Amino acid sequence: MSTRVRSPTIDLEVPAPVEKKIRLEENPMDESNVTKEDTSIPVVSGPSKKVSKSAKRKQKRILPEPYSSEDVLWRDIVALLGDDTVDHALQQGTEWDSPFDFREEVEVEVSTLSSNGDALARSPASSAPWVIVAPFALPGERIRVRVYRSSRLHSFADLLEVVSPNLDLRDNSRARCRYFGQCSGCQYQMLSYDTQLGIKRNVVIKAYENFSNLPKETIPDVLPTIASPLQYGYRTKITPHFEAPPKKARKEADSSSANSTDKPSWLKIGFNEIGKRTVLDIEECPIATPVLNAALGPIREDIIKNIWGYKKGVSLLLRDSIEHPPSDISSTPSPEDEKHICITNHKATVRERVDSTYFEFPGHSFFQNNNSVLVPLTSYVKDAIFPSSKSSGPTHLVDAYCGSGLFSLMLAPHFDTVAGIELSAESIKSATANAIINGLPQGKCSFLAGDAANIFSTVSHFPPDKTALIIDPPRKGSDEPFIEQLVRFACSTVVYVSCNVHTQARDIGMIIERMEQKGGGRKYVLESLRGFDLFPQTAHVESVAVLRLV
Ligand SMILES: C[S@@+](CC[C@H](N)C(=O)[O-])C[C@H]1O[C@@H](n2cnc3c(N)ncnc32)[C@H](O)[C@@H]1O
Repeated sequence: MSTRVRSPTIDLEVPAPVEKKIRLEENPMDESNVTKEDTSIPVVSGPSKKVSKSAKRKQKRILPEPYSSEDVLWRDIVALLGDDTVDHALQQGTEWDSPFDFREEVEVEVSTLSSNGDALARSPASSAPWVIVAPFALPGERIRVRVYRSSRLHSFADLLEVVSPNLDLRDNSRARCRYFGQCSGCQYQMLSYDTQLGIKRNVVIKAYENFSNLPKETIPDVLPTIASPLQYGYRTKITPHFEAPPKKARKEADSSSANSTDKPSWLKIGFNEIGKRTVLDIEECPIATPVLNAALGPIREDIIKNIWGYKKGVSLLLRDSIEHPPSDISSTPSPEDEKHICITNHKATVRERVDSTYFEFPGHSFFQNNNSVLVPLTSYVKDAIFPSSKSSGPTHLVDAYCGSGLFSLMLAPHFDTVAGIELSAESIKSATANAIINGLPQGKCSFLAGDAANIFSTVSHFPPDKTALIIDPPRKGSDEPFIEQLVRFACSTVVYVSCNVHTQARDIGMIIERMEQKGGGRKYVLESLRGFDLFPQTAHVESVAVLRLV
């Protein structure tokens, strides 16, 4: 597969810059900034320095893992600079020679957004072809940034100031979070929700152009991104973290009479600060559910009170859960009648309802983090399997990477038989229990713990032309053994749900290619592609691809 393919820039109108300055919180030269890794490729001034620095430099020249976020960024950088420019730099061997010093400040104009949500700007015309990657800025904006790390034909920079904002896109008053611009969690709070959905559609388009290896004419028009019913207050799980007291602080505390209920200034309980390895102190997270926000204050107070007892840093778990199991599973209570609580114990049972289906799973297990979009998502998958144009649909469902049984149980009423597989034995236990709790007929759903590829030997009696397969793997995607067996099994419909559209594009391309090679005249057609917004205000997009065997 070619490593460099042109991709379109984000399809946003870039109006003439408006001369109005917006100041962002400037990063002070504080402790947190010093901890930032200086992996820049410095411009070296003297020969004695040059030896050790060039040795260091060589170590940093690591090409990105294919399909990693660095690789995704690299394709965006190539698209922005152009193939010829990149080829020239590669031939000259100048692709690692950053024109910027560590901490150099520069003013640039943003051209486009990367698929990871960062702004991409060419370096000023006078310097070498190079791209600046900075957070929280938009196409058409002039920004002042400070470089903190350089890589191959690009440098990462902190955003210091939006010198001329793109007021067609940006409205800072939209941001509901007081930490927006410092926290690494959200990228898009300054944008309208429609713009966010449009950007995510473009991410899906670019992913299939860059990573699927499919001829352009076989990739369908990407459908508009499906919105999340909740755009704030949707996250049912957050994991803020904090460090244990540093030695110096411990010594000082031992010798002082400071009130132990005061929060020490070094203690930060929250999420990663953008572009740094430090934690940002967070008292609320507007994308998390109200229940989690209500619980965060008392949890923080408890940590502050007991902080000197911590020997190691801790990653907290806050999970939104229905308080009590339903007394009568056959009647669906109204949301107001179902009290929610915050679960913090990794082993405790979390309870969620999706429409009338009820799920239980341990706190540490995987479950989708935006409950509000799960009815649209699972209904969409069902409708893809049973298009209204077909009179008779599949009777058997295989749910690969099934977790606690979300797709299996939501879709079970439409199938005679359902088989799920999942690596986590605990999730399989939950899926099996959830089938019973929801009153599904015994024997209708079976769940197996193991690698996804093992499912094909257990469903060899399923009629392939009457079988639908759902694939919902982790970010790294599926693998060759699974795809090889999928192609051999050749079921009528495959619905691939993914939180990483880049590995999804790779896998879909591979499934189609292998089927063409080995299918004896049958082939998979990529019937539809669309993003689902499971993570509003962030750059993440869930993608659903539908393959039909013809
Ligand atoms: C994105 S989650 C999807 C879970 C489920 N479909 C849902 O929506 O709740 C991916 C799941 O794949 C599981 N997993 C990871 N590697 C796997 C493998 N090699 N075989 C089977 N399952 C795997 C993880 O434990 C996780 O539960």
